[in-house]
Amino acid sequence: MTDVIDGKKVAEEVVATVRQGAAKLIAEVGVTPGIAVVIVGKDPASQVYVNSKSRKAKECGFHSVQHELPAETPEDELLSLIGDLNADPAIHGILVQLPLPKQIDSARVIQAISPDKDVDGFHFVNVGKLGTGEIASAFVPCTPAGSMLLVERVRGRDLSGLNAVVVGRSNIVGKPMANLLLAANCTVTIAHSRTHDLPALCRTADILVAAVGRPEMIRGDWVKPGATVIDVGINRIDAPERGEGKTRLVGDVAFDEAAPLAGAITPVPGGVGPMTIAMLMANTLVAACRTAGVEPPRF
Ligand SMILES: Nc1nc2c(c(=O)[nH]1)N[C@@H](CN(C=O)c1ccc(C(=O)N[C@@H](CCC(=O)O)C(=O)O)cc1)CN2
Repeated sequence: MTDVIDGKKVAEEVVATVRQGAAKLIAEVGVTPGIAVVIVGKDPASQVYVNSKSRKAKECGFHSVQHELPAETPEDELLSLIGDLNADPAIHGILVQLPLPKQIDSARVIQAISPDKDVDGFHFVNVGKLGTGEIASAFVPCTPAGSMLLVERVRGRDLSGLNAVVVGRSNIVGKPMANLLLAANCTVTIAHSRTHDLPALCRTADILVAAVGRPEMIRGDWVKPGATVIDVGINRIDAPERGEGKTRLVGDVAFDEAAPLAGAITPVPGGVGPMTIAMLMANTLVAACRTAGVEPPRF
Protein backbone atom coordinates (compact mmCIF):
# COMPACT_ATOMS: atom_id res chain seq x y z
CA MET A 1 0.00 0.00 0.00
CA THR A 2 1.32 3.42 -0.93
CA ASP A 3 2.13 5.67 2.02
CA VAL A 4 0.65 9.13 1.37
CA ILE A 5 2.91 11.28 3.53
CA ASP A 6 0.94 13.63 5.78
CA GLY A 7 3.00 16.83 5.72
CA LYS A 8 0.44 18.68 7.84
CA LYS A 9 0.81 16.15 10.65
CA VAL A 10 4.63 16.16 10.56
CA ALA A 11 4.58 19.99 10.44
CA GLU A 12 2.36 20.05 13.55
CA GLU A 13 4.85 17.80 15.34
CA VAL A 14 7.72 20.13 14.40
CA VAL A 15 5.73 23.16 15.62
CA ALA A 16 4.95 21.37 18.92
CA THR A 17 8.69 20.76 19.44
CA VAL A 18 9.40 24.42 18.62
CA ARG A 19 6.71 25.60 21.07
CA GLN A 20 8.21 23.48 23.86
CA GLY A 21 11.75 24.62 23.01
CA ALA A 22 10.69 28.28 23.02
CA ALA A 23 8.91 27.90 26.38
CA LYS A 24 12.06 26.31 27.86
CA LEU A 25 14.31 29.06 26.47
CA ILE A 26 12.02 31.75 27.89
CA ALA A 27 11.70 30.04 31.31
CA GLU A 28 15.35 29.03 31.78
CA VAL A 29 17.32 31.78 30.03
CA GLY A 30 14.81 34.62 29.71
CA VAL A 31 15.25 34.80 25.93
CA THR A 32 12.10 35.00 23.77
CA PRO A 33 12.75 33.94 20.14
CA GLY A 34 12.00 36.88 17.86
CA ILE A 35 11.18 36.88 14.15
CA ALA A 36 10.68 39.74 11.70
CA VAL A 37 8.64 38.98 8.59
CA VAL A 38 8.97 41.53 5.77
CA ILE A 39 6.70 41.79 2.73
CA VAL A 40 6.98 44.33 -0.07
CA GLY A 41 3.84 44.83 -2.15
CA LYS A 42 0.49 43.09 -2.12
CA ASP A 43 0.95 39.83 -4.02
CA PRO A 44 -2.04 37.83 -2.72
CA ALA A 45 -0.19 34.49 -2.34
CA SER A 46 2.72 36.21 -0.55
CA GLN A 47 0.27 37.96 1.79
CA VAL A 48 -1.27 34.59 2.71
CA TYR A 49 2.20 33.09 3.37
CA VAL A 50 3.49 35.97 5.53
CA ASN A 51 0.26 36.10 7.55
CA SER A 52 0.60 32.33 8.17
CA LYS A 53 4.23 32.81 9.20
CA SER A 54 3.39 35.59 11.68
CA ARG A 55 0.43 33.60 13.06
CA LYS A 56 2.53 30.44 13.46
CA ALA A 57 5.28 32.44 15.18
CA LYS A 58 2.77 33.70 17.76
CA GLU A 59 1.49 30.13 18.22
CA CYS A 60 5.09 29.12 19.01
CA GLY A 61 5.33 31.82 21.70
CA PHE A 62 7.72 33.98 19.67
CA HIS A 63 8.00 37.75 19.62
CA SER A 64 6.84 38.43 16.06
CA VAL A 65 6.83 41.62 14.01
CA GLN A 66 5.51 42.05 10.48
CA HIS A 67 6.70 44.85 8.20
CA GLU A 68 4.41 45.56 5.25
CA LEU A 69 6.04 47.90 2.75
CA PRO A 70 4.38 49.40 -0.35
CA ALA A 71 5.16 47.83 -3.75
CA GLU A 72 7.09 50.92 -4.88
CA THR A 73 9.52 50.85 -1.91
CA PRO A 74 13.04 51.71 -3.13
CA GLU A 75 15.77 49.13 -2.53
CA ASP A 76 17.77 51.37 -0.15
CA GLU A 77 14.73 51.74 2.12
CA LEU A 78 14.41 47.96 2.40
CA LEU A 79 18.17 47.66 3.00
CA SER A 80 17.90 50.25 5.75
CA LEU A 81 15.10 48.26 7.45
CA ILE A 82 17.24 45.13 7.25
CA GLY A 83 20.12 47.04 8.85
CA ASP A 84 17.83 48.00 11.75
CA LEU A 85 16.60 44.40 12.16
CA ASN A 86 20.18 43.08 12.05
CA ALA A 87 21.00 45.40 14.95
CA ASP A 88 17.86 44.60 16.99
CA PRO A 89 18.69 42.14 19.81
CA ALA A 90 15.02 41.13 20.16
CA ILE A 91 15.04 39.76 16.59
CA HIS A 92 16.78 36.43 15.98
CA GLY A 93 15.36 35.61 12.55
CA ILE A 94 14.67 37.84 9.51
CA LEU A 95 12.48 36.71 6.65
CA VAL A 96 12.00 38.75 3.49
CA GLN A 97 9.18 37.22 1.48
CA LEU A 98 10.05 36.42 -2.15
CA PRO A 99 9.45 37.39 -4.90
CA LEU A 100 10.30 41.08 -4.46
CA PRO A 101 9.12 43.82 -6.86
CA LYS A 102 11.36 44.29 -9.88
CA GLN A 103 13.03 47.55 -8.77
CA ILE A 104 14.64 45.60 -5.91
CA ASP A 105 17.64 43.30 -6.39
CA SER A 106 16.70 40.21 -4.34
CA ALA A 107 20.29 38.96 -4.24
CA ARG A 108 21.51 42.22 -2.67
CA VAL A 109 18.71 42.13 -0.10
CA ILE A 110 19.40 38.52 0.88
CA GLN A 111 23.12 39.20 1.30
CA ALA A 112 22.32 42.20 3.52
CA ILE A 113 20.71 39.94 6.14
CA SER A 114 23.10 38.91 8.89
CA PRO A 115 23.99 35.21 8.27
CA ASP A 116 23.20 34.56 11.97
CA LYS A 117 19.62 35.81 11.43
CA ASP A 118 19.17 34.34 7.94
CA VAL A 119 16.47 31.83 8.90
CA ASP A 120 15.64 31.34 5.20
CA GLY A 121 19.16 29.94 4.68
CA PHE A 122 19.71 31.96 1.49
CA HIS A 123 22.85 33.94 2.50
CA PHE A 124 26.14 32.84 0.88
CA VAL A 125 27.55 31.93 4.32
CA ASN A 126 24.73 29.44 4.94
CA VAL A 127 24.76 28.19 1.34
CA GLY A 128 28.53 27.61 1.67
CA LYS A 129 28.16 25.77 4.97
CA LEU A 130 25.53 23.45 3.49
CA GLY A 131 27.64 22.88 0.38
CA THR A 132 30.69 21.94 2.44
CA GLY A 133 28.80 19.65 4.81
CA GLU A 134 28.84 22.07 7.79
CA ILE A 135 25.13 21.50 8.21
CA ALA A 136 25.04 21.62 12.01
CA SER A 137 26.02 25.30 12.03
CA ALA A 138 24.13 26.32 8.85
CA PHE A 139 20.60 27.52 8.36
CA VAL A 140 19.12 25.22 5.74
CA PRO A 141 16.40 26.65 3.42
CA CYS A 142 12.99 25.75 4.84
CA THR A 143 11.41 23.86 1.91
CA PRO A 144 14.31 21.43 1.35
CA ALA A 145 14.83 21.07 5.13
CA GLY A 146 11.16 20.11 5.48
CA SER A 147 11.30 17.80 2.46
CA MET A 148 14.31 16.04 3.97
CA LEU A 149 12.46 15.50 7.23
CA LEU A 150 9.67 13.80 5.25
CA VAL A 151 12.23 11.59 3.44
CA GLU A 152 13.73 10.62 6.83
CA ARG A 153 10.29 9.63 8.13
CA VAL A 154 10.09 7.06 5.33
CA ARG A 155 13.71 6.00 4.80
CA GLY A 156 15.55 6.90 8.03
CA ARG A 157 18.50 9.29 8.39
CA ASP A 158 21.12 7.27 6.53
CA LEU A 159 20.29 6.95 2.84
CA SER A 160 23.45 4.99 1.86
CA GLY A 161 23.10 3.07 -1.38
CA LEU A 162 20.00 4.93 -2.57
CA ASN A 163 19.82 6.84 -5.85
CA ALA A 164 18.19 10.27 -5.63
CA VAL A 165 17.11 12.38 -8.59
CA VAL A 166 16.24 16.04 -7.95
CA VAL A 167 14.36 17.58 -10.88
CA GLY A 168 15.01 21.34 -10.73
CA ARG A 169 18.18 23.32 -9.99
CA SER A 170 16.91 26.41 -8.16
CA ASN A 171 19.00 27.95 -5.38
CA ILE A 172 15.99 27.80 -3.04
CA VAL A 173 15.02 24.14 -3.48
CA GLY A 174 16.87 21.99 -6.04
CA LYS A 175 20.50 22.69 -5.12
CA PRO A 176 20.08 22.67 -1.30
CA MET A 177 17.93 19.51 -1.53
CA ALA A 178 20.66 17.79 -3.54
CA ASN A 179 23.24 18.80 -0.91
CA LEU A 180 21.08 17.44 1.92
CA LEU A 181 20.60 14.11 0.12
CA LEU A 182 24.34 13.93 -0.56
CA ALA A 183 25.09 14.60 3.12
CA ALA A 184 22.80 11.65 3.94
CA ASN A 185 24.96 9.45 1.63
CA CYS A 186 22.62 9.25 -1.37
CA THR A 187 23.98 9.08 -4.89
CA VAL A 188 22.50 12.29 -6.28
CA THR A 189 21.71 13.53 -9.78
CA ILE A 190 20.30 17.01 -10.42
CA ALA A 191 18.16 17.11 -13.56
CA HIS A 192 16.89 20.19 -15.39
CA SER A 193 15.40 21.44 -18.65
CA ARG A 194 18.50 20.39 -20.67
CA THR A 195 18.68 16.85 -19.24
CA HIS A 196 18.36 14.12 -21.89
CA ASP A 197 15.73 11.42 -21.43
CA LEU A 198 14.39 12.70 -18.14
CA PRO A 199 11.78 9.91 -17.81
CA ALA A 200 14.52 7.23 -17.97
CA LEU A 201 16.64 9.09 -15.41
CA CYS A 202 13.67 9.49 -13.03
CA ARG A 203 13.02 5.72 -13.27
CA THR A 204 16.46 5.15 -11.64
CA ALA A 205 15.44 7.14 -8.55
CA ASP A 206 14.77 5.51 -5.19
CA ILE A 207 14.07 9.07 -4.02
CA LEU A 208 12.54 11.39 -6.60
CA VAL A 209 12.22 15.09 -5.78
CA ALA A 210 10.16 17.24 -8.16
CA ALA A 211 10.84 20.98 -7.96
CA VAL A 212 10.33 22.34 -11.45
CA GLY A 213 7.18 24.43 -11.11
CA ARG A 214 5.41 22.72 -14.05
CA PRO A 215 2.01 21.26 -13.25
CA GLU A 216 1.96 17.42 -13.30
CA MET A 217 5.04 17.20 -15.51
CA ILE A 218 6.28 13.99 -13.91
CA ARG A 219 4.10 11.14 -15.11
CA GLY A 220 3.32 7.81 -13.47
CA ASP A 221 5.57 5.79 -15.77
CA TRP A 222 8.58 7.93 -14.74
CA VAL A 223 8.38 6.50 -11.20
CA LYS A 224 10.40 3.46 -10.09
CA PRO A 225 8.17 0.99 -8.22
CA GLY A 226 8.56 1.57 -4.47
CA ALA A 227 10.23 5.01 -4.87
CA THR A 228 9.80 7.80 -2.34
CA VAL A 229 8.33 10.74 -4.30
CA ILE A 230 8.60 14.25 -2.84
CA ASP A 231 6.54 16.80 -4.76
CA VAL A 232 7.66 20.36 -4.05
CA GLY A 233 5.55 21.96 -6.80
CA ILE A 234 2.55 24.12 -5.92
CA ASN A 235 0.75 25.07 -9.13
CA ARG A 236 -2.69 26.60 -9.39
CA ILE A 237 -4.57 25.39 -12.48
CA ASP A 238 -8.05 25.98 -13.89
CA ALA A 239 -10.66 23.51 -12.66
CA PRO A 240 -13.77 24.03 -14.82
CA GLU A 241 -15.13 20.70 -13.47
CA ARG A 242 -15.56 22.52 -10.11
CA GLY A 243 -17.52 25.34 -11.69
CA GLU A 244 -16.88 28.44 -13.77
CA GLY A 245 -13.70 30.31 -12.86
CA LYS A 246 -12.69 27.71 -10.24
CA THR A 247 -9.07 26.62 -9.75
CA ARG A 248 -7.24 23.88 -7.85
CA LEU A 249 -3.70 23.19 -6.66
CA VAL A 250 -1.58 20.45 -8.22
CA GLY A 251 2.05 19.48 -7.81
CA ASP A 252 4.79 18.83 -10.36
CA VAL A 253 3.88 15.12 -10.21
CA ALA A 254 0.75 13.58 -11.75
CA PHE A 255 -0.35 12.24 -8.35
CA ASP A 256 -3.08 9.81 -9.49
CA GLU A 257 -0.68 8.13 -11.93
CA ALA A 258 2.38 8.12 -9.64
CA ALA A 259 0.76 7.10 -6.35
CA PRO A 260 0.03 3.45 -7.28
CA LEU A 261 3.72 2.93 -8.18
CA ALA A 262 5.37 4.93 -5.41
CA GLY A 263 6.20 3.40 -2.05
CA ALA A 264 5.54 6.80 -0.47
CA ILE A 265 4.45 10.11 -1.97
CA THR A 266 3.64 13.62 -0.78
CA PRO A 267 0.27 15.11 -1.83
CA VAL A 268 -0.32 18.69 -2.97
CA PRO A 269 -1.68 20.42 -0.98
CA GLY A 270 -0.81 18.98 2.42
CA GLY A 271 2.67 17.58 1.72
CA VAL A 272 5.81 19.70 1.54
CA GLY A 273 4.00 23.09 1.74
CA PRO A 274 3.12 23.03 5.47
CA MET A 275 6.69 21.90 6.26
CA THR A 276 8.09 25.18 4.86
CA ILE A 277 6.52 27.32 7.59
CA ALA A 278 7.21 24.73 10.32
CA MET A 279 10.93 24.68 9.42
CA LEU A 280 11.02 28.49 9.47
CA MET A 281 9.85 28.31 13.09
CA ALA A 282 12.48 25.62 13.80
CA ASN A 283 15.26 27.75 12.25
CA THR A 284 14.16 30.79 14.29
CA LEU A 285 14.27 28.81 17.53
CA VAL A 286 17.74 27.53 16.57
CA ALA A 287 18.87 31.13 15.91
CA ALA A 288 17.63 32.22 19.34
CA CYS A 289 19.25 29.22 21.06
CA ARG A 290 22.59 29.98 19.38
CA THR A 291 22.43 33.61 20.56
CA ALA A 292 21.69 32.41 24.09
CA GLY A 293 24.44 29.76 23.99
CA VAL A 294 21.91 26.96 24.54
CA GLU A 295 21.78 23.62 22.67
CA PRO A 296 18.72 23.70 20.32
CA PRO A 297 16.37 20.71 19.96
CA ARG A 298 17.12 18.36 17.06
CA PHE A 299 14.56 18.29 14.27
N1 LIG B 1 11.50 34.20 1.76
C1 LIG B 1 10.85 33.15 1.24
N2 LIG B 1 10.01 33.34 0.22
C2 LIG B 1 9.35 32.26 -0.32
C3 LIG B 1 9.53 30.97 0.23
C4 LIG B 1 10.44 30.81 1.29
O1 LIG B 1 10.69 29.68 1.81
N3 LIG B 1 11.08 31.92 1.77
N4 LIG B 1 8.77 29.91 -0.24
C5 LIG B 1 7.65 30.14 -1.13
C6 LIG B 1 6.31 30.37 -0.49
N5 LIG B 1 6.07 29.80 0.85
C7 LIG B 1 6.63 30.40 1.90
O2 LIG B 1 7.07 31.51 1.90
C8 LIG B 1 5.11 28.77 1.06
C9 LIG B 1 4.49 28.13 0.00
C10 LIG B 1 3.47 27.18 0.25
C11 LIG B 1 3.09 26.85 1.53
C12 LIG B 1 1.97 25.90 1.81
O3 LIG B 1 1.73 25.57 2.95
N6 LIG B 1 1.22 25.46 0.80
C13 LIG B 1 0.03 24.66 0.99
C14 LIG B 1 -1.05 25.12 0.02
C15 LIG B 1 -1.43 26.55 0.27
C16 LIG B 1 -2.58 27.00 -0.60
O4 LIG B 1 -3.70 26.50 -0.42
O5 LIG B 1 -2.37 27.90 -1.45
C17 LIG B 1 0.32 23.19 0.73
O6 LIG B 1 1.19 22.89 -0.11
O7 LIG B 1 -0.33 22.37 1.36
C18 LIG B 1 3.72 27.48 2.58
C19 LIG B 1 4.71 28.41 2.34
C20 LIG B 1 7.92 31.33 -2.04
N7 LIG B 1 8.48 32.44 -1.34
